[in-house]
Amino acid sequence: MHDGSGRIVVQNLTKQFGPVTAVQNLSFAVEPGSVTGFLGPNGAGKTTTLRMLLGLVKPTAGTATINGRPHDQLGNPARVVGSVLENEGFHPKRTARNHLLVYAAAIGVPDQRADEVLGLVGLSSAAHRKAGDFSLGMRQRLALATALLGDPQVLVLDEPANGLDPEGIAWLRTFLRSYASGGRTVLVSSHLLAEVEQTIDQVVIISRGQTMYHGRVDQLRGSQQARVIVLPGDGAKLATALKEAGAPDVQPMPDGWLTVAGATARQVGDLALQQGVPIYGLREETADLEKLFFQLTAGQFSAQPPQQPGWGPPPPQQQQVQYQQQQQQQQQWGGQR
Ligand SMILES: Nc1ncnc2c1ncn2[C@@H]1O[C@H](COP(=O)(O)OP(=O)(O)OP(=O)(O)O)[C@@H](O)[C@H]1O
Repeated sequence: MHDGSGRIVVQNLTKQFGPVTAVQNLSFAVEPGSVTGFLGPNGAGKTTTLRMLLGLVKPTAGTATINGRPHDQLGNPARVVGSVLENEGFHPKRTARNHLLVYAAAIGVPDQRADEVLGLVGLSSAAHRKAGDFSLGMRQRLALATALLGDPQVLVLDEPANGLDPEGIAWLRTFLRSYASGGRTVLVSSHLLAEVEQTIDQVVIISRGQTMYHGRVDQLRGSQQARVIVLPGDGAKLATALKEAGAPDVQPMPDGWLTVAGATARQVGDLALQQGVPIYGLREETADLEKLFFQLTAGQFSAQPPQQPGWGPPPPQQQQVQYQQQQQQQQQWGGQR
Protein backbone atom coordinates (compact mmCIF):
# COMPACT_ATOMS: atom_id res chain seq x y z
CA MET A 1 0.00 0.00 0.00
CA HIS A 2 0.92 3.66 -0.20
CA ASP A 3 2.86 5.52 2.51
CA GLY A 4 0.17 8.12 3.31
CA SER A 5 2.67 10.99 3.04
CA GLY A 6 0.68 13.08 0.56
CA ARG A 7 3.85 13.67 -1.48
CA ILE A 8 3.87 13.76 -5.25
CA VAL A 9 7.22 12.76 -6.73
CA VAL A 10 8.05 13.00 -10.41
CA GLN A 11 11.41 11.50 -11.29
CA ASN A 12 13.14 11.58 -14.67
CA LEU A 13 9.76 11.43 -16.35
CA THR A 14 9.76 11.25 -20.14
CA LYS A 15 6.94 10.83 -22.65
CA GLN A 16 7.48 10.40 -26.32
CA PHE A 17 4.50 10.46 -28.72
CA GLY A 18 6.17 9.16 -31.87
CA PRO A 19 8.54 11.94 -32.94
CA VAL A 20 7.14 14.40 -30.36
CA THR A 21 8.86 14.60 -26.98
CA ALA A 22 6.03 15.90 -24.79
CA VAL A 23 7.94 15.53 -21.51
CA GLN A 24 11.70 15.17 -21.18
CA ASN A 25 13.45 13.92 -18.07
CA LEU A 26 11.22 15.96 -15.74
CA SER A 27 11.81 15.80 -11.96
CA PHE A 28 10.12 17.63 -9.08
CA ALA A 29 8.39 16.92 -5.77
CA VAL A 30 5.23 18.43 -4.33
CA GLU A 31 4.88 18.54 -0.56
CA PRO A 32 1.68 18.36 1.48
CA GLY A 33 0.41 21.52 3.15
CA SER A 34 1.08 23.72 0.14
CA VAL A 35 -0.52 24.75 -3.12
CA THR A 36 1.96 24.15 -5.92
CA GLY A 37 1.56 25.74 -9.33
CA PHE A 38 2.58 23.71 -12.35
CA LEU A 39 3.31 26.37 -14.91
CA GLY A 40 4.31 26.40 -18.53
CA PRO A 41 3.14 27.80 -21.84
CA ASN A 42 0.67 25.91 -24.03
CA GLY A 43 2.20 22.66 -25.24
CA ALA A 44 4.91 22.62 -22.52
CA GLY A 45 3.85 19.15 -21.38
CA LYS A 46 1.73 19.92 -18.30
CA THR A 47 -1.34 17.88 -19.21
CA THR A 48 0.78 14.93 -20.32
CA THR A 49 2.66 15.00 -17.00
CA LEU A 50 -0.58 15.14 -14.99
CA ARG A 51 -2.06 12.32 -17.07
CA MET A 52 1.01 10.18 -16.33
CA LEU A 53 0.66 11.00 -12.62
CA LEU A 54 -2.98 9.92 -12.77
CA GLY A 55 -2.21 6.67 -14.57
CA LEU A 56 -3.94 7.73 -17.81
CA VAL A 57 -0.79 7.77 -19.95
CA LYS A 58 2.11 5.35 -19.65
CA PRO A 59 5.52 7.03 -19.25
CA THR A 60 8.18 6.23 -21.83
CA ALA A 61 10.68 6.44 -18.96
CA GLY A 62 10.81 7.56 -15.34
CA THR A 63 8.17 7.51 -12.62
CA ALA A 64 5.36 9.65 -11.24
CA THR A 65 4.15 8.63 -7.78
CA ILE A 66 1.67 9.74 -5.16
CA ASN A 67 2.34 8.55 -1.62
CA GLY A 68 5.32 6.65 -2.98
CA ARG A 69 3.23 4.58 -5.41
CA PRO A 70 2.24 4.82 -9.04
CA HIS A 71 -1.48 5.51 -9.48
CA ASP A 72 -2.38 1.90 -10.35
CA GLN A 73 -0.98 0.72 -7.00
CA LEU A 74 -2.90 3.14 -4.78
CA GLY A 75 -5.61 0.72 -3.74
CA ASN A 76 -8.72 2.93 -3.78
CA PRO A 77 -7.24 5.86 -5.74
CA ALA A 78 -10.30 8.16 -5.42
CA ARG A 79 -9.67 8.25 -1.67
CA VAL A 80 -6.06 9.31 -2.21
CA VAL A 81 -6.20 11.65 -5.21
CA GLY A 82 -8.97 13.71 -6.75
CA SER A 83 -8.41 15.29 -10.12
CA VAL A 84 -9.96 17.68 -12.59
CA LEU A 85 -8.56 17.42 -16.09
CA GLU A 86 -9.46 19.57 -19.07
CA ASN A 87 -12.52 18.79 -21.17
CA GLU A 88 -14.18 16.50 -18.70
CA GLY A 89 -17.67 15.77 -19.93
CA PHE A 90 -20.91 15.46 -18.02
CA HIS A 91 -24.07 13.77 -19.20
CA PRO A 92 -25.98 16.92 -20.28
CA LYS A 93 -29.41 15.59 -19.19
CA ARG A 94 -28.23 14.46 -15.76
CA THR A 95 -28.62 16.82 -12.80
CA ALA A 96 -25.52 17.86 -10.88
CA ARG A 97 -26.62 15.79 -7.89
CA ASN A 98 -27.35 12.71 -9.99
CA HIS A 99 -23.98 13.00 -11.67
CA LEU A 100 -22.33 13.00 -8.26
CA LEU A 101 -24.46 10.09 -7.03
CA VAL A 102 -23.25 7.94 -9.94
CA TYR A 103 -19.62 8.69 -9.07
CA ALA A 104 -20.22 8.31 -5.34
CA ALA A 105 -21.57 4.80 -5.94
CA ALA A 106 -18.61 3.97 -8.19
CA ILE A 107 -16.06 4.81 -5.50
CA GLY A 108 -18.13 3.50 -2.58
CA VAL A 109 -18.98 6.69 -0.67
CA PRO A 110 -22.47 7.38 0.76
CA ASP A 111 -25.00 9.54 -1.14
CA GLN A 112 -24.81 12.15 1.58
CA ARG A 113 -21.30 12.98 0.40
CA ALA A 114 -22.76 14.24 -2.91
CA ASP A 115 -24.69 16.92 -1.01
CA GLU A 116 -21.63 17.78 1.07
CA VAL A 117 -19.41 18.39 -1.97
CA LEU A 118 -22.14 20.41 -3.70
CA GLY A 119 -22.07 22.65 -0.62
CA LEU A 120 -18.27 22.81 -0.63
CA VAL A 121 -18.16 24.14 -4.19
CA GLY A 122 -21.15 26.47 -3.78
CA LEU A 123 -23.50 24.54 -6.06
CA SER A 124 -26.18 23.46 -3.55
CA SER A 125 -28.81 25.69 -5.12
CA ALA A 126 -28.09 24.20 -8.56
CA ALA A 127 -28.13 20.57 -7.36
CA HIS A 128 -31.25 19.70 -9.35
CA ARG A 129 -30.37 21.55 -12.52
CA LYS A 130 -29.10 19.68 -15.56
CA ALA A 131 -25.35 19.83 -16.11
CA GLY A 132 -26.02 20.59 -19.80
CA ASP A 133 -27.47 23.97 -18.77
CA PHE A 134 -24.45 24.91 -16.65
CA SER A 135 -22.07 27.75 -17.49
CA LEU A 136 -18.39 26.89 -17.96
CA GLY A 137 -17.67 28.16 -14.45
CA MET A 138 -20.41 25.97 -12.97
CA ARG A 139 -19.07 22.96 -14.88
CA GLN A 140 -15.64 23.65 -13.37
CA ARG A 141 -17.21 23.67 -9.92
CA LEU A 142 -19.06 20.43 -10.62
CA ALA A 143 -15.82 18.81 -11.82
CA LEU A 144 -14.15 19.94 -8.60
CA ALA A 145 -17.06 18.54 -6.56
CA THR A 146 -16.57 15.20 -8.32
CA ALA A 147 -12.86 15.25 -7.47
CA LEU A 148 -13.70 15.91 -3.82
CA LEU A 149 -16.13 13.00 -3.44
CA GLY A 150 -13.55 10.62 -2.02
CA ASP A 151 -12.28 13.29 0.42
CA PRO A 152 -8.83 12.85 -1.14
CA GLN A 153 -5.52 13.72 0.45
CA VAL A 154 -4.17 15.04 -2.86
CA LEU A 155 -5.89 17.32 -5.41
CA VAL A 156 -4.60 17.61 -8.97
CA LEU A 157 -6.27 20.26 -11.10
CA ASP A 158 -5.49 21.01 -14.75
CA GLU A 159 -6.16 24.67 -15.58
CA PRO A 160 -8.95 25.01 -12.97
CA ALA A 161 -9.26 28.77 -13.42
CA ASN A 162 -10.33 28.40 -17.09
CA GLY A 163 -13.86 29.71 -17.49
CA LEU A 164 -14.05 31.21 -14.01
CA ASP A 165 -14.89 34.88 -13.62
CA PRO A 166 -12.79 36.98 -11.18
CA GLU A 167 -15.16 36.15 -8.33
CA GLY A 168 -14.88 32.43 -9.15
CA ILE A 169 -11.07 32.68 -9.25
CA ALA A 170 -11.06 34.40 -5.84
CA TRP A 171 -13.35 31.71 -4.47
CA LEU A 172 -11.13 28.94 -5.87
CA ARG A 173 -8.05 30.59 -4.35
CA THR A 174 -9.61 30.64 -0.88
CA PHE A 175 -10.85 27.08 -1.25
CA LEU A 176 -7.50 25.63 -2.39
CA ARG A 177 -5.54 27.50 0.27
CA SER A 178 -7.75 26.24 3.05
CA TYR A 179 -7.67 22.71 1.59
CA ALA A 180 -3.86 22.74 1.64
CA SER A 181 -3.59 24.41 5.04
CA GLY A 182 -5.22 21.33 6.53
CA GLY A 183 -2.12 19.35 5.50
CA ARG A 184 -3.29 18.21 2.07
CA THR A 185 -1.46 18.47 -1.21
CA VAL A 186 -2.69 20.62 -4.07
CA LEU A 187 -1.12 20.72 -7.54
CA VAL A 188 -2.63 23.21 -9.99
CA SER A 189 -1.54 23.64 -13.59
CA SER A 190 -1.84 26.87 -15.51
CA HIS A 191 -0.29 28.58 -18.51
CA LEU A 192 -0.79 31.99 -16.86
CA LEU A 193 1.34 32.79 -13.85
CA ALA A 194 -0.73 35.89 -13.06
CA GLU A 195 -3.86 33.74 -12.79
CA VAL A 196 -2.47 31.57 -9.99
CA GLU A 197 0.27 33.77 -8.50
CA GLN A 198 -1.85 34.73 -5.49
CA THR A 199 -2.94 31.12 -4.90
CA ILE A 200 0.31 29.19 -4.95
CA ASP A 201 3.21 28.92 -2.47
CA GLN A 202 5.47 26.74 -4.59
CA VAL A 203 5.95 26.68 -8.32
CA VAL A 204 7.30 24.26 -10.88
CA ILE A 205 7.86 26.02 -14.20
CA ILE A 206 8.38 23.87 -17.26
CA SER A 207 9.14 24.64 -20.85
CA ARG A 208 9.57 22.17 -23.68
CA GLY A 209 8.89 19.34 -21.23
CA GLN A 210 11.76 20.27 -18.90
CA THR A 211 11.92 21.93 -15.46
CA MET A 212 13.06 25.57 -15.62
CA TYR A 213 12.43 26.52 -11.99
CA HIS A 214 11.26 24.67 -8.93
CA GLY A 215 10.94 26.46 -5.61
CA ARG A 216 9.02 28.98 -3.57
CA VAL A 217 7.19 31.78 -5.38
CA ASP A 218 8.56 34.39 -2.96
CA GLN A 219 12.10 33.24 -3.76
CA LEU A 220 11.36 33.53 -7.44
CA ARG A 221 10.12 37.04 -6.81
CA GLY A 222 13.27 37.74 -4.76
CA SER A 223 15.48 36.53 -7.60
CA GLN A 224 14.09 39.43 -9.63
CA GLN A 225 16.10 42.36 -8.35
CA ALA A 226 14.12 45.55 -7.79
CA ARG A 227 15.45 48.57 -9.72
CA VAL A 228 15.29 52.27 -9.18
CA ILE A 229 14.96 54.55 -12.18
CA VAL A 230 16.22 58.07 -11.53
CA LEU A 231 16.61 61.26 -13.57
CA PRO A 232 19.41 63.27 -11.90
CA GLY A 233 20.67 66.74 -12.77
CA ASP A 234 24.21 65.33 -12.92
CA GLY A 235 24.15 61.65 -13.96
CA ALA A 236 27.91 61.11 -13.84
CA LYS A 237 28.23 62.53 -10.31
CA LEU A 238 25.32 60.50 -8.95
CA ALA A 239 26.51 57.32 -10.71
CA THR A 240 29.97 57.67 -9.14
CA ALA A 241 28.48 58.30 -5.70
CA LEU A 242 26.14 55.33 -6.04
CA LYS A 243 29.00 53.01 -7.01
CA GLU A 244 31.12 54.27 -4.14
CA ALA A 245 28.21 53.63 -1.78
CA GLY A 246 28.12 50.00 -2.95
CA ALA A 247 25.33 49.94 -5.54
CA PRO A 248 26.19 46.82 -7.55
CA ASP A 249 24.85 47.94 -10.92
CA VAL A 250 24.28 51.50 -12.15
CA GLN A 251 23.48 51.93 -15.84
CA PRO A 252 22.90 55.12 -17.83
CA MET A 253 19.85 55.15 -20.08
CA PRO A 254 18.96 57.46 -22.97
CA ASP A 255 17.67 60.91 -22.00
CA GLY A 256 19.84 61.09 -18.88
CA TRP A 257 18.02 58.50 -16.76
CA LEU A 258 19.98 56.01 -14.62
CA THR A 259 18.86 52.52 -13.60
CA VAL A 260 20.13 51.41 -10.21
CA ALA A 261 19.87 47.76 -9.22
CA GLY A 262 19.92 46.60 -5.60
CA ALA A 263 18.86 49.89 -4.02
CA THR A 264 15.67 51.52 -2.85
CA ALA A 265 14.26 54.84 -4.07
CA ARG A 266 14.81 56.27 -0.58
CA GLN A 267 18.52 55.29 -0.63
CA VAL A 268 19.05 56.85 -4.07
CA GLY A 269 17.11 60.00 -3.09
CA ASP A 270 19.06 60.43 0.17
CA LEU A 271 22.39 60.00 -1.58
CA ALA A 272 21.47 62.51 -4.30
CA LEU A 273 20.53 65.02 -1.58
CA GLN A 274 23.85 64.43 0.22
CA GLN A 275 25.72 65.01 -3.04
CA GLY A 276 23.71 68.10 -3.92
CA VAL A 277 22.48 66.49 -7.15
CA PRO A 278 18.96 67.60 -8.09
CA ILE A 279 16.46 64.85 -8.96
CA TYR A 280 13.76 65.36 -11.60
CA GLY A 281 12.26 61.87 -11.51
CA LEU A 282 12.51 58.82 -9.25
CA ARG A 283 10.59 55.55 -9.25
CA GLU A 284 11.05 52.01 -8.03
CA GLU A 285 10.28 49.06 -10.30
CA THR A 286 9.19 46.01 -8.38
CA ALA A 287 9.80 42.45 -9.50
CA ASP A 288 7.67 41.53 -12.47
CA LEU A 289 7.00 37.84 -12.08
CA GLU A 290 5.17 37.58 -15.36
CA LYS A 291 8.20 38.97 -17.21
CA LEU A 292 10.42 36.43 -15.47
CA PHE A 293 8.01 33.66 -16.39
CA PHE A 294 8.25 34.64 -20.06
CA GLN A 295 12.05 34.76 -19.80
CA LEU A 296 12.15 31.31 -18.23
CA THR A 297 9.91 29.81 -20.88
CA ALA A 298 11.02 31.93 -23.82
CA GLY A 299 11.82 30.31 -27.12
CA GLN A 300 9.60 27.29 -26.68
CA PHE A 301 8.28 27.71 -30.17
CA SER A 302 11.42 29.12 -31.77
CA ALA A 303 13.62 27.18 -34.16
CA GLN A 304 16.45 26.87 -31.62
CA PRO A 305 17.70 23.36 -30.98
CA PRO A 306 16.09 22.22 -27.75
CA GLN A 307 17.97 22.19 -24.50
CA GLN A 308 21.63 22.89 -25.01
CA PRO A 309 23.56 22.09 -21.82
CA GLY A 310 23.45 25.10 -19.55
CA TRP A 311 20.42 26.60 -21.30
CA GLY A 312 17.82 28.03 -18.95
CA PRO A 313 18.04 29.56 -15.52
CA PRO A 314 20.39 28.34 -12.80
CA PRO A 315 19.07 25.51 -10.66
CA PRO A 316 17.03 26.52 -7.60
CA GLN A 317 19.95 26.12 -5.18
CA GLN A 318 21.99 28.57 -7.24
CA GLN A 319 19.05 30.96 -7.48
CA GLN A 320 18.83 30.80 -3.69
CA VAL A 321 22.51 31.82 -3.50
CA GLN A 322 21.93 34.72 -5.91
CA TYR A 323 18.94 35.79 -3.86
CA GLN A 324 21.02 35.82 -0.66
CA GLN A 325 23.77 37.82 -2.36
CA GLN A 326 21.23 40.42 -3.46
CA GLN A 327 19.86 40.65 0.07
CA GLN A 328 23.39 41.19 1.42
CA GLN A 329 24.04 43.89 -1.16
CA GLN A 330 20.88 45.67 -0.11
CA GLN A 331 21.80 45.36 3.56
CA GLN A 332 25.19 46.99 2.88
CA TRP A 333 23.25 50.17 2.27
CA GLY A 334 21.86 49.90 5.77
CA GLY A 335 18.79 51.80 4.63
CA GLN A 336 15.16 51.05 5.07
CA ARG A 337 12.44 50.79 2.45
N1 LIG B 1 -1.73 11.98 -27.56
C1 LIG B 1 -0.80 12.74 -28.12
N2 LIG B 1 -0.26 12.40 -29.33
C2 LIG B 1 0.71 13.18 -29.89
N3 LIG B 1 1.21 14.30 -29.35
C3 LIG B 1 0.70 14.68 -28.16
C4 LIG B 1 -0.33 13.95 -27.50
N4 LIG B 1 -0.62 14.57 -26.33
C5 LIG B 1 0.17 15.67 -26.29
N5 LIG B 1 0.96 15.74 -27.39
C6 LIG B 1 1.97 16.78 -27.67
O1 LIG B 1 2.82 16.88 -26.54
C7 LIG B 1 3.18 18.22 -26.28
C8 LIG B 1 2.78 18.59 -24.87
O2 LIG B 1 1.35 18.64 -24.79
P1 LIG B 1 0.56 18.89 -23.42
O3 LIG B 1 -0.90 18.86 -23.76
O4 LIG B 1 1.04 17.95 -22.40
O5 LIG B 1 1.01 20.36 -23.07
P2 LIG B 1 0.34 21.39 -22.07
O6 LIG B 1 1.48 22.07 -21.39
O7 LIG B 1 -0.66 20.73 -21.21
O8 LIG B 1 -0.37 22.40 -23.04
P3 LIG B 1 -1.83 23.11 -22.89
O9 LIG B 1 -1.66 24.20 -21.87
O10 LIG B 1 -2.04 23.65 -24.28
O11 LIG B 1 -2.81 22.06 -22.51
C9 LIG B 1 2.47 19.05 -27.37
O12 LIG B 1 3.41 19.24 -28.41
C10 LIG B 1 1.36 18.17 -27.81
O13 LIG B 1 1.01 18.43 -29.15
